Amino acid sequence: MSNSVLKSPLKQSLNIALIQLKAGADKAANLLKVTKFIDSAVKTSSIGKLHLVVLPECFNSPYAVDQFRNYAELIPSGETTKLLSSLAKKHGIFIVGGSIPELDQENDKIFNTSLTFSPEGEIIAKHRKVHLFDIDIPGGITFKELVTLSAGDKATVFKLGEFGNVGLGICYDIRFPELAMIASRNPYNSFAMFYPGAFNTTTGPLHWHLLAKARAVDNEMFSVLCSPARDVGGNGYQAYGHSLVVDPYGAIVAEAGEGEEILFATLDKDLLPKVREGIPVHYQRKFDVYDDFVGKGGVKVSDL
Ligand SMILES: O=C(O)CCC(=O)C(=O)O
Repeated sequence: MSNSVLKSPLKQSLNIALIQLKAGADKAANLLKVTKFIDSAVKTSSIGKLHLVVLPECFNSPYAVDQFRNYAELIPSGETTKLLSSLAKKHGIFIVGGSIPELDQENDKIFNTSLTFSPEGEIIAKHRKVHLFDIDIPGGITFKELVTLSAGDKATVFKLGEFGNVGLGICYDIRFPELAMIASRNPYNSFAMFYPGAFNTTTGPLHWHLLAKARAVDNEMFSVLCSPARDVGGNGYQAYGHSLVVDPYGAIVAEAGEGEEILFATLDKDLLPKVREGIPVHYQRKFDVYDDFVGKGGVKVSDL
């Protein structure tokens, strides 16, 4: 396995900040808050030069089925896309832009969409949530994204500049191991999965940490989950908080509390090949026993 050291999918350690903020009904106020948090993350970084900032799911709107259409924007001409592009450029950082409700005017559809921006302010990835959050737990939570949202139809993997490849899913997408598996396997060989997500106070305690660790251990990659802050005293959707970074061993690198905060973490370039050398499941798959569906072109991956 010694070759794997040379082939580390993460070329340089990556310094990231997860912005755990609470969005309200006032969109302008939400965008101002995002701007201030990103400025502050860059200025106060406790881990040296920041390379990347992650935002939570639905950071410019309430997370509510009957509100998505009111807040939906065109991409790339909408105000949120323009703001994130300018912030990425101003600070010279990547921004994994959580998610926003996207209006597809031509087909009159709304998607839950995540954009990633390069340090030059260009959109380098666009993921439309593939698996819509449609659940009903008696005495717990009922949520039906399908009432107003349409589902994306592609996995998303992209090149994060010189650092290497990463995959991206939105919240409920984390429950479906396929997206992370696609990203981690050849030909993509990603070093991390990013999941802007808004679990809740019913499913958060049940599965948030478990799923982050499962995706990390299954694929021997980092998993990065960015949540909104809890809306203490509010009567809307209660996000779980606990934004989380898990390493390829499944160990927690950093974890937020429930309120608003900036969580800093470094993804260590030397750790991933070490994990894959020590426990080489990444190289021990038995494609003579089961199909390598990733390598055989049976996968739809977003080209942007
Ligand atoms: O899977 C869960 O428990 C929560 C998912 C969710 O909140 C979402 O997809 O937005």
